[in-house]
Amino acid sequence: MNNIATLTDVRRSFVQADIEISVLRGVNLNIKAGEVVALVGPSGSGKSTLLQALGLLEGGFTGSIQIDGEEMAKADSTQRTLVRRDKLGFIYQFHHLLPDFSATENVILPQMIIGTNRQDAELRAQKLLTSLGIGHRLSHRPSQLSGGEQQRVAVARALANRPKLILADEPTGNLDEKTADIVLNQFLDLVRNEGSAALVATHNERLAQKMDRQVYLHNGVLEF
Ligand SMILES: Nc1ncnc2c1ncn2[C@@H]1O[C@H](COP(=O)(O)OP(=O)(O)OP(=O)(O)O)[C@@H](O)[C@H]1O
Repeated sequence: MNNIATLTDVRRSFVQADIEISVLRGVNLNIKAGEVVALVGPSGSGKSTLLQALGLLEGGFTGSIQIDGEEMAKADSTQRTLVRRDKLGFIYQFHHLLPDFSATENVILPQMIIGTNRQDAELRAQKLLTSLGIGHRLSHRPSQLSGGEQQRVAVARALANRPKLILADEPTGNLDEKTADIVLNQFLDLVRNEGSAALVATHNERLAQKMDRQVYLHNGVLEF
């Protein structure tokens, strides 16, 4: 199986009030195409920082970050934007949906940005939302949806452009335990059906065990 992401000796420190805190101290990780990996660690261990490295938005990292065989460490902002757009999907703890658009429109929009025609984009949005169990909420706006429904729309939006790798930061962290289980199971079914890989940050070991593999962030490095 091909590696979709390879991190080699990734490091990140923050300087706060003249004190340097090393959060990532040489992270090595391979994610294979189609594999769902749980990134486990307590609050403050650096899970979000590691997802930011792979998400190619923030600078300040050293080491090598390859996505689908392309080295990103020295890529310029145009290359990073294209890789983000074409290969990555993002899900956060809070949904970040556009409040004035319906569920369907929130999933159509990223597809239209890459040039998908409106009709195909709408069909895909409906298919994704229906497979996540909210086919009866297509024209609701985010404020008219429950937390679990909002997070399902965010999942559909992240998958809309068929990314090779989904980066999810505590995607069910804002939901009660029962809803978190349901949404995570639907997310995993859909990701596996679509053949995407995913790196899912969680501090919840029970949820982590649902994934193909677990990696543990401890003292700035990954333990397997
Ligand atoms: N921009 C920043 N400036 C200074 N310190 C930062 C910054 N971003 C993160 N940190 C520090 O890095 C450490 C790791 O933070 P990070 O958010 O990656 O942890 P996390 O494992 O995702 O935590 P949580 O589960 O609570 O979201 C924390 O100690 C945090 O204070």
